[in-house]
Amino acid sequence: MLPDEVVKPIVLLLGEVVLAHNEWNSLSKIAELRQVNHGTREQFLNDCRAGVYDGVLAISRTYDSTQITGRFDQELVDALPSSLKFVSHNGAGYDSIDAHACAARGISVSNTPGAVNACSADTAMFLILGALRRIHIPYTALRAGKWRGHMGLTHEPEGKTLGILGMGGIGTAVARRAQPFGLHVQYHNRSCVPEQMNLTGAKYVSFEELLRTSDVISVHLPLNASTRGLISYREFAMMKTGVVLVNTARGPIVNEDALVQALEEGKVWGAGLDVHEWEPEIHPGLIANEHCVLLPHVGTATVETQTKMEVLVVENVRSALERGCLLTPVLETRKMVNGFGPLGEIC
Ligand SMILES: O=CC(=O)O
Repeated sequence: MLPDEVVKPIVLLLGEVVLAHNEWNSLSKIAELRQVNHGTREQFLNDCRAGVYDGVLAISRTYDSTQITGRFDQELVDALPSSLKFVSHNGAGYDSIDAHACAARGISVSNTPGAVNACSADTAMFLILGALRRIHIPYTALRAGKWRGHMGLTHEPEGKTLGILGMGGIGTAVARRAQPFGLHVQYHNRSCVPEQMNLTGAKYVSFEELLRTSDVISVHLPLNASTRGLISYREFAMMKTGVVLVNTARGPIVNEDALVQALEEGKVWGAGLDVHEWEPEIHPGLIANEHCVLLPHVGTATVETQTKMEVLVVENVRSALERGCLLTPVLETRKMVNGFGPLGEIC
């Protein structure tokens, strides 16, 4: 090596950059950029163990790259190179990463909070209105040459009670959108939002009260051990007959066998789902049920939001390279060592 030649840190991209090409390419001034955009988990694990990625300081990963590497679970985290200190994940939900395993290895993880709020909330509103109107029936009838089909009369939001499960950034954005439609908003969260921060004035209720008294329930929780299967047979039994259930968060929060039964019994009037328990597999009972509005996890699939997310992912990598800390670290790795990150950072 020449004496003045500087060794750049290595950044590994798992997946593709679709929109923020300029931002991503600009990192090449301060880092060597590498990419894995195909292959299998077995191959990735073997390459990690064979030292192919030794020297990688930061990984930038897309949601869809889980199809290549599988989850960043304990096995995968154990195989990652010892040089790795940062994972910048493109997505608000980071259930595809075992953040505790990363923290234990001194790897800091970031996600893209905030960037997704407006778009995800728009999707939830679309599904709330679509499920109330049982929109699937006239939508498909028209194209099948059957005009309105057997749609019957449906419902509108005015005067109904919307129960928001999870009043974080997305839940709050849903509340703000729902109020002009005449929906009365109540919510349940791990803890009550302090009054001065509760900009929507939504009422805090217990989980059970929310289930018992809401006409529409919209799920905005992260997926973790305590939310997996949170809405199942017992919870559907507590709900009002004729309730509408919307899930734009993560599929496994709702037990789909229980949802299908509740739909078939008429307990649930309609469901709007952007996420699915076994996605990309869709429960046959949901496909068969015309009272469901189904989307294939496209809640943030707009140019505007995907751009914001990709730019934030790159900004996290840049901050890691230049300042030794991520901009939007997830809670688990923020608290790593004595309340500080792996490099002692508070950004
Ligand atoms: O599902 C989308 C996200 O986690 O941002």
